[in-house]
Amino acid sequence: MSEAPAIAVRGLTKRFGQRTVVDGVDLTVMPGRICGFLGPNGSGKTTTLRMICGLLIPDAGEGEVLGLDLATKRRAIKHQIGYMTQKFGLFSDLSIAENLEFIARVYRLDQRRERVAATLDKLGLASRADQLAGKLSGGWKQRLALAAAVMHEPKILLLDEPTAGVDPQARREFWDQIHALAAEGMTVLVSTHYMDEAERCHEIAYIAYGVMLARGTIGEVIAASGLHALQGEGPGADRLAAEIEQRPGVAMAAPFGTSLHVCGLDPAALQKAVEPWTDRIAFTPAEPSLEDVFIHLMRGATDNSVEAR
Ligand SMILES: Nc1ncnc2c1ncn2[C@@H]1O[C@H](COP(=O)(O)OP(=O)(O)OP(=O)(O)O)[C@@H](O)[C@H]1O
Repeated sequence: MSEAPAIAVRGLTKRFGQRTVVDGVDLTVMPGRICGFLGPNGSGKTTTLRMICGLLIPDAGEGEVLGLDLATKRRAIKHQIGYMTQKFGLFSDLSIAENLEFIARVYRLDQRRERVAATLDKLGLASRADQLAGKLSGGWKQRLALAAAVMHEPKILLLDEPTAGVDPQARREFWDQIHALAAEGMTVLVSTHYMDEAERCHEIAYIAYGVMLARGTIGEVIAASGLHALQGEGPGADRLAAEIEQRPGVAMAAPFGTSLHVCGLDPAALQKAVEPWTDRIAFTPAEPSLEDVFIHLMRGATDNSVEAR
C-alpha cells in the first residue's frame, strides 16, 4: 500500500468579510518532505497554515492532516503539529531553559526535565540554556522558537517566515536543523520570501492573492511556467532592462550584476526582441530562475487586496 500524505487538503477557502483571502487551495505534502510556501505579501499563506493546524475554521474545503479529518478532528490535529509563528512569542525575561520548561508544562509533557535537556542538546542551545531570551540575537531567538515548536515531538512542523531578518549564517544553520528534523520523518511546511530558502525545499507551492498558481519540485515549477531566458553580456547590458522590457515577446528583463537577464514565453520572439542590441551584447540561452517564474506568476495574478464590492 502506498504511503498516506501528511497533509492533504482540497478546496480550502477562507473569507474575511467580503474578501476571499484563500480561494480553493489544494495542497498535498508527503511525510518527511519539506514544502516551501511562497507568494506575495497578503496572499493567504499564514491563513492557510492556520487552517491546516486547526486554529482557523475554513469556510469551504476539506482534507486530512495526518489522516485526521480537518473538519472534525481539529483538537487532535493541533496536538501533533508544531507551529512557529512570525512573531517571537516567548518570554523575554525567562531564560532559554525556563521558556522550554514553561512550554513543557503547557503541553503537559511527561519527563519534563529530560525533554528540556534533550531539546536543548538537539537544537544546540545547551551552552546558552541560562541566557535570557530577550537578550538573544535574532538567529538564537529563532532557534529557541524552533525548539519550543518541536519539543512535544510533533509529526508536522508549520513555519511562518521563520528566518525573516536573520543573518545568512544563522539562516543556514536553521535550515540544516530543518533538514535534520525532516530526515527523522517530520513533515515541514514553511512560508518564506527568500529564494535561496525555496531552493532548499523538496518541493514548493506558490500562492498569489489566495489562489494556488504553481506546485511541484523547483524543476517542475520552472518547466511548467513555459518561460525561456537569455543572458546578455556586453558593455552597458545591465542598463538595458527598462527598454528591452517594453519589447513584444519580453515578459521581463532585469540586470544581474553587469549582465542582463531577459525572459519570455516564446523563444523566437525573445530572440527577435533583443536583435537591435546583438551587435554589442552577446545573448546566450539561460535557465529561467525561480524568481523569474514567481514574478511572472505574480504579474499575471489579480490582486484581491482591495475590498470586493
Ligand atoms: N483575521 C483577519 N481579519 C481580516 N482580514 C485578515 C485576517 N487575517 C488575515 N487577513 C487578511 O487576509 C489576507 C491574507 O493574509 P495572510 O496573513 O494569510 O497573508 P500572507 O501570505 O501570510 O502574507 P505575508 O507574506 O505578508 O505574511 C491579508 O490581506 C490580510 O490582511
